[in-house]
Amino acid sequence: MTHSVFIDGAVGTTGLEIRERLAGRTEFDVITLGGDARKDAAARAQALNDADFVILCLPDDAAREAVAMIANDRTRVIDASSAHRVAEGWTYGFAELEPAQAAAIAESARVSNPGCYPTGFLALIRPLVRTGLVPHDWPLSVNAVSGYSGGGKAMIADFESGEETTAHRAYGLDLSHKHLGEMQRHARIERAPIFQPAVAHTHRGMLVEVPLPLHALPRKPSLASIETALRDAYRDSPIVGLIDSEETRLVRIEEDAGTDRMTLRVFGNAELGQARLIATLDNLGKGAAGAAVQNLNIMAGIDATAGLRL
Ligand SMILES: NC(=O)C1=CN([C@@H]2O[C@H](COP(=O)(O)OP(=O)(O)OC[C@H]3O[C@@H](n4cnc5c(N)ncnc54)[C@H](OP(=O)(O)O)[C@@H]3O)[C@@H](O)[C@H]2O)C=CC1
Ligand SMILES: CC(=O)N[C@@H](CCC(=O)OP(=O)(O)O)C(=O)O
Repeated sequence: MTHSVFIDGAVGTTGLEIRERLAGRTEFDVITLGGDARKDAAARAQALNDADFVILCLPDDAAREAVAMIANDRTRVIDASSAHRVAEGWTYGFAELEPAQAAAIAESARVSNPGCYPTGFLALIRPLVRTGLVPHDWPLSVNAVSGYSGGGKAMIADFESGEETTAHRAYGLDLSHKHLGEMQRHARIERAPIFQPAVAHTHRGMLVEVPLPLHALPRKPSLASIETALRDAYRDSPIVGLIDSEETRLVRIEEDAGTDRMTLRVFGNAELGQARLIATLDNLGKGAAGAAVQNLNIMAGIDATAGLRL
C-alpha cells in the first residue's frame, strides 16, 4: 500500500532533509508544491486535504494555519514546529520517551515532533524521574550547544555569508526559551529547568548536558544506578543508546551529526558525588527530520527505522 505524504515547507531546512530520507521509499508517494503554489492558500488547502499524511516544516504560525485548513477526518499530521508540543489533542512524537509512547503515536492523527534540545534533555532526565532517582521537584539545569542549522535558513545564511563570525555564542539569556514548556511537561517535573542554549560555528550537531549533584539528591544515587536506569530505558531502541564512557576523554558536538541516532553518556566523579550526563544528536536528524520520518513510519505501521541514518 502506498501512502501519500504532503510536505508543507518542503524547501526549508527540515523539509529538504525529510525529502532526502523519503527519496526512493516505495511505501510513500511524496507530494510537494513548487514555485508560487508553495505559499498559495488554495493549493496548500487542496494538498493538505488530499494527502494521507502531512508533515509540517513551517514556522509556528504557518503550522497552526495549515492544521486549521484540514477539513477532513482522514489526513494525519506530523508537525515539526513548536506549535503543538504541549497542545491538547496532540501526541508527543518521541517514541522512546515512555514505554507506551510508540503505540500512542501509531494510533494518533496529530503528532508533534519534539524540539531538538528537549530531545536530548528528556532522553537524559525522564528515565531518572520515572524511576524516582531524581524527584519531580528537583531544580534541574541544562547546558546545550547546537549547530547553526538549528536556526533554519536565516541562521544558516548568517553564518555561511560571513555576517556572523563567532565561534560560539550564548543566547536565550532571558531564561524564557520556547522549549521550556515541553521540557517541563514531558519530563513531568514541577519547574522548568534553567536552560542555557548556545550556537557553535558548525553546521549541524548538538551536545546537550545535564549536571547532577548526586550527593544532594534524596536517594543519593550512584553513577552506576544512573547508568543502569538509562540503559534499561533504551535497551530495545535501535536509535537511542547509552555508550560506555569509561575510556572517553572528549565529546564532540559532531559526534552524531549526519545521523538520526542519539547517544547518551554518563560521566562523573564518585568521590565528589557529581555526575555530568551528555546527549549528542543531530538537530536535523533525531532533532527534526529523523524524528519526523520515524513517526511517519510508526504511524504507517512500517519498521520505525526505515529510511533512517543509523
Ligand atoms: N532547523 C532545525 O534544526 C529544526 C527545526 N525545527 C522546526 O521545523 C520548522 C521548520 O524549520 P526550518 O526548516 O529550520 O526552517 P526554514 O526557515 O529553513 O524553513 C521554513 C520553510 O517554511 C516556508 N514557509 C514559511 N511560511 C510559509 C507559509 N505560510 N506557507 C508555506 N511555506 C512557508 C519557508 O519559505 P521560504 O523558503 O520562502 O522562507 C521555508 O522554506 C520550524 O518550526 C522549526 O522551528 C524543529 C527542530 C529542529
Ligand atoms: C540554534 C537555534 O536557534 N535553535 C532553535 C531551536 C531549533 C529547534 O528545535 O526547533 P524548534 O523551533 O522546532 O523547536 C532555537 O533555539 O530556537
